[in-house]
Amino acid sequence: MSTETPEASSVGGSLADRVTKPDDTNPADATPVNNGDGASGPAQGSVDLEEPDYTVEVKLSDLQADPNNPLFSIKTFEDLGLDARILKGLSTMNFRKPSKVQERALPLLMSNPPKNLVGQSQSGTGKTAAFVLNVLSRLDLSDQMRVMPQALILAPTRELARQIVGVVQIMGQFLDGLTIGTAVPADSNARPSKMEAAVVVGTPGTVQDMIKKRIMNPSALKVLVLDEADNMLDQQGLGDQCIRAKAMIPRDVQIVLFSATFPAHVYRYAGKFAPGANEITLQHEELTVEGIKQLYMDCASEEEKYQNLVQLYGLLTVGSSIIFVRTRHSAAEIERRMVAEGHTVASLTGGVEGSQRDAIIDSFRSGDAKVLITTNVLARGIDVSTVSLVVNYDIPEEYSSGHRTHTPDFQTYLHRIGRTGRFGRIGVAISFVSNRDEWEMLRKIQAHFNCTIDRIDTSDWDEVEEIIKKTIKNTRAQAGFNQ
Ligand SMILES: Nc1ncnc2c1ncn2[C@@H]1O[C@H](COP(=O)(O)OP(=O)(O)OP(=O)(O)O)[C@@H](O)[C@H]1O
Repeated sequence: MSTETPEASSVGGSLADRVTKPDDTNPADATPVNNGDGASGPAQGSVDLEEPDYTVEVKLSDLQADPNNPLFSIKTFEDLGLDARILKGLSTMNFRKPSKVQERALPLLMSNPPKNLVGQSQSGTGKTAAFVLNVLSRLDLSDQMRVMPQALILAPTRELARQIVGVVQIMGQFLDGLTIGTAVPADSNARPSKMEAAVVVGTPGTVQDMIKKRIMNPSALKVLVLDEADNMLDQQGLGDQCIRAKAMIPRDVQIVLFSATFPAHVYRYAGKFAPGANEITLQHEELTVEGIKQLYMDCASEEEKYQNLVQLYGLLTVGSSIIFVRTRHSAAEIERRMVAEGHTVASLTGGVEGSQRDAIIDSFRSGDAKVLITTNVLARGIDVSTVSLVVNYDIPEEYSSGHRTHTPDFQTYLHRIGRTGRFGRIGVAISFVSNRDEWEMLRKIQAHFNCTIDRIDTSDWDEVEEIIKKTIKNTRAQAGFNQ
């Protein structure tokens, strides 16, 4: 799949002139090898975009009219049989037409008797709306029932759970009596004594604990959704918690699993977790998103990675950016050094607790913090439309018994770069390559997704800056504004 986008071409095509293709046959030539070796503020569709400052050729409506685009649909939300109050919610979010996964999943999800679903589609193509619309359509909001949990949505992180709460709130804003509960680890004793909400969104450990302690009564549940399902079922700890949570709820709930990625071994298991499920799946070659321009940068050493990041700072703040690193320690260290040099950056890792984490992600969402350094904790699901640049400071890799394997973590790569280029927007993802192992991992990632990751030449930073800026700025000239 080509990563050259219509939008990138529309700003003059100069990025293609500037980048050079990696030479797969001789990595040592292409890379100077060093042998030493994130508010529950709702996702707003596209309404917050500013006026672009130059001509834009691609509109969301064009993308949604292209049968090869994951945002394509022939139907309207009205055609999908949604309640008028829910349609009103969608309209305030500026959702005009469904995406492909929404159009395909909704009839399968909403049919009766309910059937399970395993659903896959590219990052940023609207899976959240697909499962939230089904959840909202199935609620009984009569006086006795509105305080009974009827839908349980599980997500791997508190940030994602809070984000989903925001989507349920805004999409369901015209449903009288809709109550939503958030079940994430609480600071000290801030946990409610009773979970009286029709929709509960949370992380598996906290939900399981709430059911065990009878804070949450699962007896009226009708729908169980696992967002980022492959991660939820496969990640150590989370998988067990999901199985235990499932064992505590009624057997006849509708089970809905969604993710952009389902590696083969998890996919087989997903079929057992959601028996007899309808399936919407993709080949891994189909998973990259056209609007994300994938690039890499040679770095002679670890230190040069840092220097390149600092050089990029001006670009990082054109929109918002996420820098992914391997460990909490390096996140903290990069933050410390950049702040000491006078740059404004924030970091959010698993080492930060509760409300402090909420404050950091909220300030990133609001644009107060524009550069966020993080680990894989924010690789999945986080939807901040202003993110125009993602940096893989370290290429994501698989671990075995706690040790690095120098094997790329394909799924995480895809989820990380998918924090930009959301729902038809343009974004740039830059991976830093500082040694032969990283080069090999990058090569394997290209082969796996059948995509091209172009080299960006850092010999003239002014030019690098100008070219990336043009691509990033074009992000603003995106969907929604130009429908
Ligand atoms: N039909 C639609 N019309 C306009 N915007 C939409 C539509 N559906 C979803 N969006 C917007 O697209 C963005 C991405 O949606 P969402 O977060 O659900 O993607 P996703 O498929 O779950 O991505 P990921 O795989 O990264 O979790 C959100 O900002 C959402 O508000």
